[in-house]
Amino acid sequence: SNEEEILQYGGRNERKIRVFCRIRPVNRSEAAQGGVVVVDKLDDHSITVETPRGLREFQFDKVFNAESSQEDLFQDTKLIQLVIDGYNVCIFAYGQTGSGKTFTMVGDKDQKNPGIMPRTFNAIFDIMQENSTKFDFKVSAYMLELYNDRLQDLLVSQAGEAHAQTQPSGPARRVEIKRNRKGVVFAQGAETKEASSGQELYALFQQACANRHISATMNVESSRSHLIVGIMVESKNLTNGSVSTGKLSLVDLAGSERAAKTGAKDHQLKQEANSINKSLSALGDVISALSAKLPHVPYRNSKLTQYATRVKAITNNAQRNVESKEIAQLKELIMRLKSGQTVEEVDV
Ligand SMILES: Nc1ncnc2c1ncn2[C@@H]1O[C@H](COP(=O)(O)OP(=O)(O)OP(=O)(O)O)[C@@H](O)[C@H]1O
Repeated sequence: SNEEEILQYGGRNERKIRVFCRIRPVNRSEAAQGGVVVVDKLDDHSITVETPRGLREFQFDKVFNAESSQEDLFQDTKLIQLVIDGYNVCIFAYGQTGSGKTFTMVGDKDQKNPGIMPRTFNAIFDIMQENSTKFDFKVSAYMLELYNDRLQDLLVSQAGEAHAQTQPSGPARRVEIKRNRKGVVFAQGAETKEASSGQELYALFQQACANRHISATMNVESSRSHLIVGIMVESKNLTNGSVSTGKLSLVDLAGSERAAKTGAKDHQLKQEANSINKSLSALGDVISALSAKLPHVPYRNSKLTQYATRVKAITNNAQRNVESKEIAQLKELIMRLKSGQTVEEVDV
């Protein structure tokens, strides 16, 4: 997409990549253990963090404090109109285990506080309804899990997959990340299902969640895989017949935590943690290469980065400006993770 168009979208000056910081409240067990809050919101764009090396300040496009509601967060991340207008948008949550990624992206278990994903499912159809006299819309979705560097199709149950493997028609389809001629990344071989309402999309999402890998021996709150939800919106202009397709990728990344920190001796857990850190580390390498304008960007080093080519937008950003503070911060955090610092030292 044309950068200027996005930057001036809807009469507003929007940056192509925005980094938000959400501070979560202290939970009961942290309070019971005498935990103290070390993060302080200075203003809408900056926080300070007390670290073992002193007070550090970080800047973001927007900072949400512990009292911010799911609704507040959704209002600010709302990019659905862009998708309906044919753009590709990605929203992902990054942070260490227990920092609130799933709460922010999905919500709490009983959905009393739905997160960005379920709110998005409804909002897509609300916006389409408002535009229904001018456009015909078609919505479809795929849902994937990246676990131990293997892509698993969550819209195909594991039981169904096992059954397919034994059929004479041959093994089940493999999901591969590919790029089409226009440079749009897609998941080849993934089951794509149409939905005609927010409820239908949510039902697909529930089906997908039921098919996820969660290690029974690990903290139950902790998801050990990356969750990728791709929603395609095809709009046909009823006046001139032109068709555009936008895609919204919603990603809940697995927590960044070292195997040693989990206390797990188990081979499976170590493999999971290594694979999570490997993919997050590959994401860091891609961001570094793009920011340094290196001729080779190592997208292919991990399936996560093959998927995350929206990060490419940083290239444009880096060409236009001196590297932005947020990207520098994200890079620094990832570098710290890569250099094997413990989770407690990665504060944001
Ligand atoms: N803003 C918030 N307000 C209230 N509770 C929250 C908030 N953020 C997180 N929590 C709670 O904190 C706990 C951990 O959050 P969550 O599961 O979202 O972390 P996570 O970053 O997804 O962890 P993991 O990487 O292990 O999947 C959950 O019980 C969640 O409900």
